[in-house]
Amino acid sequence: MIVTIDGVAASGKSSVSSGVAQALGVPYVSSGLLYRAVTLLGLGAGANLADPAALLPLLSGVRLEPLASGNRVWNADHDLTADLHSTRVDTGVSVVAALPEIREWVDAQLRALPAPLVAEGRDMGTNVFPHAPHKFYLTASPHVRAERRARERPEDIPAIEAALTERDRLDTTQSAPAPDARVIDTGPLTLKGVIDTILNDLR
Ligand SMILES: Nc1ncnc2c1ncn2[C@@H]1O[C@H](COP(=O)(O)OP(=O)(O)O)[C@@H](O)[C@H]1O
Ligand SMILES: Nc1ccn([C@H]2C[C@H](O)[C@@H](COP(=O)(O)OP(=O)(O)O)O2)c(=O)n1
Repeated sequence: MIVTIDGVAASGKSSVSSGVAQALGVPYVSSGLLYRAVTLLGLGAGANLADPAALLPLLSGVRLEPLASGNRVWNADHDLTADLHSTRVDTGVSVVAALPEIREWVDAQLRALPAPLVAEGRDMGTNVFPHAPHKFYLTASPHVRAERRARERPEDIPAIEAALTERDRLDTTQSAPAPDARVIDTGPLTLKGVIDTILNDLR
């Protein structure tokens, strides 16, 4: 069984997916971490982030470890995870995610993982796992999302909100909800409330 949980930036996808996956006793995968890893490695190599030919050779050692407590991304034996959520990576990642060659590489990593699993991102329900029987799409207003992110990072709320709104705009193409996804506005809910809504739907 595959459950897909897509949604806009900072809508709660990875926290919710982790909770749902732990309740189900299955792994979850954060596809955005792979786009972030490509961006981090591209920045580190001084590559043009819009040039797939410069990025693809950097990826041969990249591997996603889908731990239930939190996914990790490795480049050979180097753990990249702690560096994937910087402002620098946030700013570059949409350019990388727009490249069809990089999307193909990410999709191949994800489709190679054995089911059952919970997959989260933007296009899990539409493109990567279109036949998944259970699909969800998380939303919340930019302000609510910025307030939540501000609790994780020392930046002011208006700056985070502007950056999230810009990233939503750049990611629009791959971020449409699947027609058969249940859309959940997480704004009025607690994290547990969102997880329980999904678990109730699955039962
Ligand atoms: N009702 C809620 N639904 C989802 N996430 C919430 C909620 N309330 C607070 N959060 C918090 O919002 C933050 C952003 O969630 P995260 O899982 O990182 O989102 P995403 O994976 O979409 O970027 C987390 O710290 C999460 O705990
Ligand atoms: N399946 C996916 C997952 C992420 N992306 C892109 C779009 C996002 O700007 C980046 C980072 O995604 P991630 O889910 O880690 O970002 P947020 O946690 O929502 O801020 O990658 C994508 O295009 N397709």
